[in-house]
Amino acid sequence: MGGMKLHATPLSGLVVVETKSVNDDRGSFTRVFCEASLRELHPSKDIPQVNLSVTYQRGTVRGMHYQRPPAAEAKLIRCLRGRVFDVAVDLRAGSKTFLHWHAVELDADKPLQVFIPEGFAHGFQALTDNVQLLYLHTAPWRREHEGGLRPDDPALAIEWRLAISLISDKDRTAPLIDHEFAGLQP
Ligand SMILES: Cc1cn([C@H]2C[C@H](O)[C@@H](COP(=O)(O)OP(=O)(O)O[C@H]3O[C@H](C)C(=O)[C@H](O)[C@H]3O)O2)c(=O)[nH]c1=O
Repeated sequence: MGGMKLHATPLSGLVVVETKSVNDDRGSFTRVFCEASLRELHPSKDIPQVNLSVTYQRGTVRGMHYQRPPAAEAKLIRCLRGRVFDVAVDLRAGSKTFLHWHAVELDADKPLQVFIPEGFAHGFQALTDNVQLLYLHTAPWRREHEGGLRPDDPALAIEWRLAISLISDKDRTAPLIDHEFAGLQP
């Protein structure tokens, strides 16, 4: 995969992508994405949207967000500054790992990215101040199809590394998972 190594995780489809950097006395050069690489991870090869998120304060949590069909999206995420505890939750209806979560530490100084397929909620906690995350999305954002879960939902029991220092009102007031929550259809 263009010098990239894929590492499976306990959640099928959630993949850690290890990139290769070429380093010399000027610095480094890294291929973050190429069409051929995405094809190994995802049927469509389009990246209609790229987002950059900046988070000022260590301990802040953003998430847990997902997009419902027909705006379901996969996303490739890389940390460009600082370190984050990046969490994906399997919301795929009928999945053997439904509501299970898996975390990857992403560090601007390490060559790891995470590929999160459709049907997952995503969130992260800043482990340092001033983190920056780059997101490559396989579908454009649609506010009307966006869903969210509480990062502190006991039904998920996500073991955040730090006490949550800051969270948006939207995330704080997201719905808790109840017995009617059926997850996301493909
Ligand atoms: C995602 C998105 C948001 N927005 C607007 C909506 C709000 O007015 C503002 C901030 O959105 P939000 O508070 O949802 O930002 P985050 O909490 O960082 O959410 C993101 O971070 C979590 C962890 C993710 O995985 C998603 O990519 C994304 O939901 O940007 C846009 O204009 N375009 C977009 O693509």
